[in-house]
Amino acid sequence: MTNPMVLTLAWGVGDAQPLLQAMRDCGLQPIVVNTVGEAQQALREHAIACGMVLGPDQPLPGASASCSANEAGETPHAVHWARLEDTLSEIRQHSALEWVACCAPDALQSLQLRALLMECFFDFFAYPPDWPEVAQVLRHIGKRCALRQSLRRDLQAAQTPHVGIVGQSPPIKQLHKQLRKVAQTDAPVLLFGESGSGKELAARAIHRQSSRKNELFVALNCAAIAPSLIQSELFGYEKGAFTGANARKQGLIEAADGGTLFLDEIADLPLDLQGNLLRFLQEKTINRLGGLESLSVDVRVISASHTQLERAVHEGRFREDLFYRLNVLPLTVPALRERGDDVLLLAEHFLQAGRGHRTGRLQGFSHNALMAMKNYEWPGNVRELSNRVQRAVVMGESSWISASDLGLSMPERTQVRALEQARAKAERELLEHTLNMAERNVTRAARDLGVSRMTLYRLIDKHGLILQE
Ligand SMILES: Nc1ncnc2c1ncn2[C@@H]1O[C@H](COP(=O)(O)OP(=O)(O)OP(=O)(O)O)[C@@H](O)[C@H]1O
Repeated sequence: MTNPMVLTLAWGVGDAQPLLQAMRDCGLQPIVVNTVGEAQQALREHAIACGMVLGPDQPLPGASASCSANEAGETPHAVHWARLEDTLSEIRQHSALEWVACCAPDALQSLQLRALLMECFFDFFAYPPDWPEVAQVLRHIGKRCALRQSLRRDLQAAQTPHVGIVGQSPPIKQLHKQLRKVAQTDAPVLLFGESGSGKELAARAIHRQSSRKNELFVALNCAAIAPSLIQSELFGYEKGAFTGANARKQGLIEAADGGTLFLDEIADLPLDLQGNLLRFLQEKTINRLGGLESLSVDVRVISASHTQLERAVHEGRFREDLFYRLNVLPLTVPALRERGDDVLLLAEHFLQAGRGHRTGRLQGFSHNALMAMKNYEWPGNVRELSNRVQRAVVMGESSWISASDLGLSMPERTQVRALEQARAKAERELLEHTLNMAERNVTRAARDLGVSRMTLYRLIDKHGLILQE
């Protein structure tokens, strides 16, 4: 394994040479920088694994042994370290390095320094540090940094640039392929998938990859609008068509002329309007409400449903002829729980998107957050993940987002499994012990345990015990 390169900022340390030698002796390669410019250059030229700040190791001028405060209540150490904050945040704009600090023990009395250490550093040591321990922490950080970089690389690779669908699991790759194919035709597409799984995003991806991409994509959620209003929303109306129709209104179908109309929750389209939609799909013309003129419109229709439409057809809630008209190219958007590690790529994607809303520093997800996300079932799919990450970014207080910031408990399944394993182990030990006490006599052992011989045989079988009767 190569020695990790450590970007080392000598921040007012007296003689840095012995400290740098101690780092080298522990297998680290310190790359010493003094300014933000030098740090940027080092980051460009070397594969830096982590950062180290060597703070003052001697009492600072003006500081008594007990670290006296100035009029503003700041100790010389606090004043000295506070200047570092700006330097660090400038370096951070160019890299997501994690940092470790070395500081004088008395400096730790400063409230400001402690706050800075909590906010900006992965770990800290007081002089004289235990160098092998420091080296271990820096190596650990280097590994985490490499992992994060690979996650970001995968995230970039997983984003189809112009369609915005993040993911690289086999079901998502398959969906990408299908979306590209259906984008080449004008036939109606019917998207199935659980709520929040990305059906609208998939519909937009079809539009963006189709020859209609320079025209409008118009979306209507049939479940989100009062049934009495859907008719006028979709087909528009003429002036005077009903009380309150003071001017002609263009409907969404007309507005989407040349483009794509996305009808979400199509199962909620009222029965009487299903006939109108069918007529439009067959004849490619519409009549505004109260209008006599038939208008030709060229619109591609993509519809979506989170329920099985066949059941609605079977129950007489959805017209069978319309179902067949819409269901020319059926596609299913997979649930998030079927997409393996995509959940982590998506979480990172939403974290990057939400970063701007956070005032404090944000490093990423803690290990327990990653585990909790992987183990959760995500009933609300990608929308739920996006909401949980956004909330954690805004409300979380530490620089690492934890499982509880996401409102998730630690993987229950792991806990349950651990409990089951502990129970099985205890059961096996008790059986072994009792059988030994009974000199492997099943009748006696069963009596001692208070179970029937049959039960004991079953348990012996379950744990693969040997009787030697
Ligand atoms: N693969 C993905 N990559 C990035 N963002 C996604 C992905 N899938 C879904 N999203 C985001 O998740 C949210 C929900 O997606 P969308 O509205 O497309 O789901 P839906 O299946 O249409 O939901 P509903 O059934 O409730 O209408 C949106 O903000 C969308 O941008």
